[in-house]
Amino acid sequence: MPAFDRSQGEPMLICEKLSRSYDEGPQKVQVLENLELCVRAGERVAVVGSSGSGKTTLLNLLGGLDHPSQGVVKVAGQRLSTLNEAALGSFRNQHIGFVYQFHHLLAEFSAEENVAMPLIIRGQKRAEAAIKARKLLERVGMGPRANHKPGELSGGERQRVAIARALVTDPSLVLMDEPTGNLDQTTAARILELMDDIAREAQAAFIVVTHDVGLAAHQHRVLRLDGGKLHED
Ligand SMILES: Nc1ncnc2c1ncn2[C@@H]1O[C@H](COP(=O)(O)OP(=O)(O)OP(=O)(O)O)[C@@H](O)[C@H]1O
Repeated sequence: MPAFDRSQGEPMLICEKLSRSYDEGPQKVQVLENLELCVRAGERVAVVGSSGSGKTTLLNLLGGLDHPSQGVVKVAGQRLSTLNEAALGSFRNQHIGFVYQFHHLLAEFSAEENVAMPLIIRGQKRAEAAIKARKLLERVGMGPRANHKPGELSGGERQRVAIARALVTDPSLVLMDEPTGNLDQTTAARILELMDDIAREAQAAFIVVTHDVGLAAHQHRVLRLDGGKLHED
């Protein structure tokens, strides 16, 4: 895998002529068509768009969870289409953090164990992973609830654990789908601050899909997905 220097303000994410259509239904649906996108290390970009415009489809392609019909996605210099499923899994673990609309936390594990999991999968020692997980949980205001399981937490608390889990691996690219949807204003503001800090400290690129005008306005750029392409808002 090519080495990637985050400090140089290099493009962290590149999409070229990215297209995705669905052919399975009664008629072909062209969701993305020749979409172009370049996001630099340390840059935070909001993606807005009406329901059905293809925001989730785009996030799934950027994270390598789905394959484009045509075109290129490059993350930290790596073309995703050249990786097989196993290599893609490990690339995702190394480089990409996801915050989904629904948190996808593991019910039988504590908040701390959930956050430590990506590090343990990566081969880090449990004790080290636990320390790092605890630090991230503290940064999202969840330190006091670190030993609780997801079922014992509120929606907003689970969301914060999911955010900590996405950031614990020091990802190159963070993909977020309505990350502050369940949060009150004060907690949402704290998460925004954390995103700022992580983008700056770690030179990570953020793509934030949201309907929240305040959250979108807080990012460096706002792009609107419409007609299969991204437009400056
Ligand atoms: N597996 C599929 N087969 C056929 N069509 C699909 C499939 N998945 C998504 N679509 C269609 O692709 C379009 C984009 O869907 P997508 O979920 O990406 O939109 P979205 O912008 O995230 O919407 P929302 O804001 O409502 O979540 C929709 O018209 C949807 O019906």
